[in-house]
Amino acid sequence: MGTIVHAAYTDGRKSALSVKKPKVVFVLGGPGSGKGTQCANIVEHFGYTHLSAGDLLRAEISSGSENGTMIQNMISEGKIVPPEVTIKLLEKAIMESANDKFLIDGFPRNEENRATFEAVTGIVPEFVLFFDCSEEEMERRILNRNQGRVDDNINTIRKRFKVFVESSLAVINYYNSKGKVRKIDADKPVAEVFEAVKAVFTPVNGGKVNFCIDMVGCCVGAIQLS
Ligand SMILES: Nc1ncnc2c1ncn2[C@@H]1O[C@H](COP(=O)(O)OP(=O)(O)O)[C@@H](O)[C@H]1O
Ligand SMILES: Nc1ccn([C@@H]2O[C@H](COP(=O)(O)OP(=O)(O)O)[C@@H](O)[C@H]2O)c(=O)n1
Ligand SMILES: [Mg+2]
Repeated sequence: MGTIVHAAYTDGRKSALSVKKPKVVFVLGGPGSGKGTQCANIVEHFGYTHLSAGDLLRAEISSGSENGTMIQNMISEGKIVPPEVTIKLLEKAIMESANDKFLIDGFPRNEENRATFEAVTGIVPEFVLFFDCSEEEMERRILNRNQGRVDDNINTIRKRFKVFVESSLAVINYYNSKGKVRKIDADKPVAEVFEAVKAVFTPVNGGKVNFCIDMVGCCVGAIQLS
């Protein structure tokens, strides 16, 4: 069975992003795994612009948009908002920015998000940062988050964990099969997690790296071509 590409985009409409073609890194992981925290660090060190899908959806509610009530209901239930809504918000934020590289945090959250984004933008992520964290630790962090979020209560947290396992992991598995996933042990303290993140973003040898391929096509190591 194929993944549904959302009906609102089946008219073949292309996103403006298919022209701008920014560099994109998807930042994924369960609720409370530390995506937002680490994105703030990455922005400071590596010049990306951080776009949190959840923050964009919450801003849309606050703006009094016609979709506000629907988004609010979905978030309160830990459900995933239809892709055309979230993609439009991401598209607007990217097009309004002068930057050409973005951390997209908390998107794609299911296969429908992923397939629709790919179909309308043609963008393939540079890589996918995956914060792997135990549910026990994520629950502890969310219950201490204190940002007044409607979904940071134990009832909705449980629903969000279920959605993560049943829908979001499929996206990580998909990108893993393409060799795009950079998995980080996110159970550790913030500074230690960031050390691992830095290693992913830091190009070896100032970026001038080529891979040496041996006679049977296996990658045997990195060499620098000056
Ligand atoms: N490595 C960490 N160790 C302990 N607490 C953390 C860590 N990373 C983030 N936090 C805290 O946990 C909560 C959730 O982090 P956040 O970055 O909002 O996660 P996410 O965006 O994945 O839901 C926040 O209160 C944050 O300060
Ligand atoms: N791609 C997305 C991202 C978030 N959301 C909604 O927004 C909620 C909060 O997302 P978030 O990324 O801010 O949550 P955290 O993982 O940061 O805790 C999710 O539980 C979904 O209800 C969505 O519907 N689609
Ligand atoms: Mg977050």
